[in-house]
Amino acid sequence: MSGEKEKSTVTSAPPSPSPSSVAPSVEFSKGINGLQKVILRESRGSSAEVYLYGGHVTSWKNDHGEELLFLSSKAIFKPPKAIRGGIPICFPQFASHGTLDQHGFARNRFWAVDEDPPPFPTNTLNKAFVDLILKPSEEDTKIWPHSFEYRLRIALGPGGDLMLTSRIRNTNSDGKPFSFTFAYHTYFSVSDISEVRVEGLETLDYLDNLQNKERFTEQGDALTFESEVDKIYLSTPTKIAIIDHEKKRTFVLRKDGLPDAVVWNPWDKKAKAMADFGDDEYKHMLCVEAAAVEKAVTLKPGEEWKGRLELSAVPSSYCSGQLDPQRVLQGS
Ligand SMILES: O=P(O)(O)OC[C@H]1O[C@H](O)[C@H](O)[C@@H](O)[C@@H]1O
Repeated sequence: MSGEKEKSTVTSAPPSPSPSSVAPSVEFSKGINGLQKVILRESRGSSAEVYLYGGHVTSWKNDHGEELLFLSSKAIFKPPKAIRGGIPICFPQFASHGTLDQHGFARNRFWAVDEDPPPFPTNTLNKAFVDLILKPSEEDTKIWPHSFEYRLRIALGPGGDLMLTSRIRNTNSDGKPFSFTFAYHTYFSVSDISEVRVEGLETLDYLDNLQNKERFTEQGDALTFESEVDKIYLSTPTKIAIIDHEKKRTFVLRKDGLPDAVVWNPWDKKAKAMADFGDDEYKHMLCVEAAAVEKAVTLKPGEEWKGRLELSAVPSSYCSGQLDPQRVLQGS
């Protein structure tokens, strides 16, 4: 990754007091190429970084300081290119499912810190969090003729869980509804793609982007990877597990309001064709994206949609065959 050295500019007060050890903190600082970023830190040592450019999570570390998200060494931190890795937000269009540019425009707009968000139903006590907001510019309304408020809360729980909550409201004054598709395009860091399996998507129907979006049904075993994959699994369970045998780590993804899940790895040929992605980096990443793609979300003026993603990383001992996959998927 190139760019100027990161330097800290402002430190804000922690959002809530913690009785033990260091309180959670939220720090505003300058990241790569001087872009503004927010660093969330939790009392036990986990952390996350969020760029206001794209409302984009670029880092999520556990309490041992290990990076859990993949970020390309060739990522370009410069508009209008979206950052390659982390968690790009795809809105108001997923991929090429519409007339906008690939994945819509939220991932390459500058978001603002939302100083006064409407109350959240979820408990944020003991969490480090930041609220961001995106509203369309005049230019945006030329390509997507709608008025909206997109509020994004990114929170880090005391155990290091990363939570993203999106609230999108139709603020059209012309009485018109709008429809959108959406994805949290999460790039997980994995030791070696050939050592990874995904559980929770077996036997589901999917649309295969590599075969003209045709519909197929997945076989009954956990997914493993030996070539390019680009599939949209439909109406999936709310929990999906990504098991990294070599790292002995399992990511558990929980989602709400997002029925679909996209699984993507570009493999060697497509990796080489991407300017902002290293030739061999496909071996160390896997995208599993909580999404609403098959059925677009429609909002009437005044209506709000909520889509939530919760990520946790737990140690697993899959190599010794002790982990019951059902426990991963059904456990708390
Ligand atoms: O290169 P990007 O525009 O970031 O898209 C990267 C990938 O995103 C999703 O996973 C799509 O399903 C893929 O078809 C696409 O290649």
